[in-house]
Amino acid sequence: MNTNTYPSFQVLICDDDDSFLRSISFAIERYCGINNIIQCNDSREVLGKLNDGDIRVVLLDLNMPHISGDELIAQITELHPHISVLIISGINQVEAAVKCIKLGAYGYHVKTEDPERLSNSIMQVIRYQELNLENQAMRGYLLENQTSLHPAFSKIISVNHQMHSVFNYIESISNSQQPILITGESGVGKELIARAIHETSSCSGELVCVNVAGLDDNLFSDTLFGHKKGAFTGAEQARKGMIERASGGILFLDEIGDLNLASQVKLLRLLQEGEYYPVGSDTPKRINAHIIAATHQNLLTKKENGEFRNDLYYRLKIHHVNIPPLRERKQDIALLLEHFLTLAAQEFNKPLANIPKELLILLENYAFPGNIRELRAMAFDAMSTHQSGDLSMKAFESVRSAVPTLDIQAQLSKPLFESSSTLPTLKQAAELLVAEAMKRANSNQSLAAQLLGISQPALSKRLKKGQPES
Ligand SMILES: Nc1ncnc2c1ncn2[C@@H]1O[C@H](COP(=O)(O)OP(=O)(O)OP(=O)(O)O)[C@@H](O)[C@H]1O
Repeated sequence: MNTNTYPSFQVLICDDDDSFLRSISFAIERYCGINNIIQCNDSREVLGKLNDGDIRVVLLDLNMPHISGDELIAQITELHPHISVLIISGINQVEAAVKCIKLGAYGYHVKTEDPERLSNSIMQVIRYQELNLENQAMRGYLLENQTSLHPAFSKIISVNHQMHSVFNYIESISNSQQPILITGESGVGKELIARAIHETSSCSGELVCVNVAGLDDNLFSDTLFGHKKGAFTGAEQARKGMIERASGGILFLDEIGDLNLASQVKLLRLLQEGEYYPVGSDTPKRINAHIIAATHQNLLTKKENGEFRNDLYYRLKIHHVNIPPLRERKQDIALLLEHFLTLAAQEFNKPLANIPKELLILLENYAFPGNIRELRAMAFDAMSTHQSGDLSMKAFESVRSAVPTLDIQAQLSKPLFESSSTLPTLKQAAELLVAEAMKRANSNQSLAAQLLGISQPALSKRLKKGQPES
């Protein structure tokens, strides 16, 4: 590998004029130290080269035979939204520049320009791409490494490793100015995560939630942008939009996968330009809110079906948080059930119910299509009819019929230890259990105590006892 190559990704330059190709390559190598360059003098070859190489920056001439530069910008931004395009044209016309920027070019330069100015602009786009790569690398790192958590996450009950990686990642991005996309099945806790991001960030403004699923394009504009007095029949007063209400805070756009295509264009423009027009007004306003979007839909499939814009997808998912479904984090079921039963007992003013062992086996074998929301509803329903003692299995008959082949009795009578193995002493077993609970709870004593069914002070005492004398 050539360690002197800069940047780590390739820069493609396309111009039908060979002598310009040579001179620009020489100039950017000289001024910017960029030598990871691919030269191309035939615009028909550009898309093929983008499919093969690790190209992240493209410099294009505007007037070329076969495929013009502006046709290529549109295709590149559509097919490779992560690539930045800069135009270096022989035409010094404002209209041409505006057209290219609108099509998605990062910048527009004229060939006769001072090479240093051009080099600065190229360096800016290289740095932008490097930051994107750093961001991806940091994300990978954080997903592997645990640190102590912000108290905002104590409301999100989980001992699952993936969830704790999500919490760490959120802490690192909560003050970023870029949008955050939260995905996951219905009921996994996406809104709860958005609230945690709001609490972890240093935003002074509110978290304003808008469900965009049921909004047609007019209602979307009116809800988000607000309107001027007299903008339409019935608009007797001017009204502020949700963007303004979220000023200094976070605008949470829920069910973004169901947003209609016309409104997707408006949202994209808002994200790109940072400006919007209240309905009926010619005066633009600037957005001063961070945007979080969430969906239970598979946006990649929607994108492939032409139902979700490619460019908007990449704009929204600069930071991406995916919440695993409950069936993939079975170790959370017992804790969540206990949590919801406690809430329900308080609400119904009833004594707390015991959780029968067979109930946990049943729930751990159930797919939970409605995820945590479904478990919550089950817990509240069961507590509404509960009298005292063990929670009745009757309240879970619908779950039982969803897993007809499950033999609960066989699972219950499974021996804990092989008959041939030596039994640990009581003291050893207790120490092993405490160590395992602390590991599963990522050293969170309150969660570990819940897993062990003892109080937190009792666990803390045990942990202190286990420490070597100082
Ligand atoms: N880890 C958790 N700990 C405690 N409560 C949770 C957890 N996850 C979700 N909940 C609760 O489950 C319910 C559903 O969560 P939420 O509304 O955040 O889900 P969602 O993913 O946004 O759902 P949808 O896709 O339908 O909008 C809420 O009552 C929420 O408080």
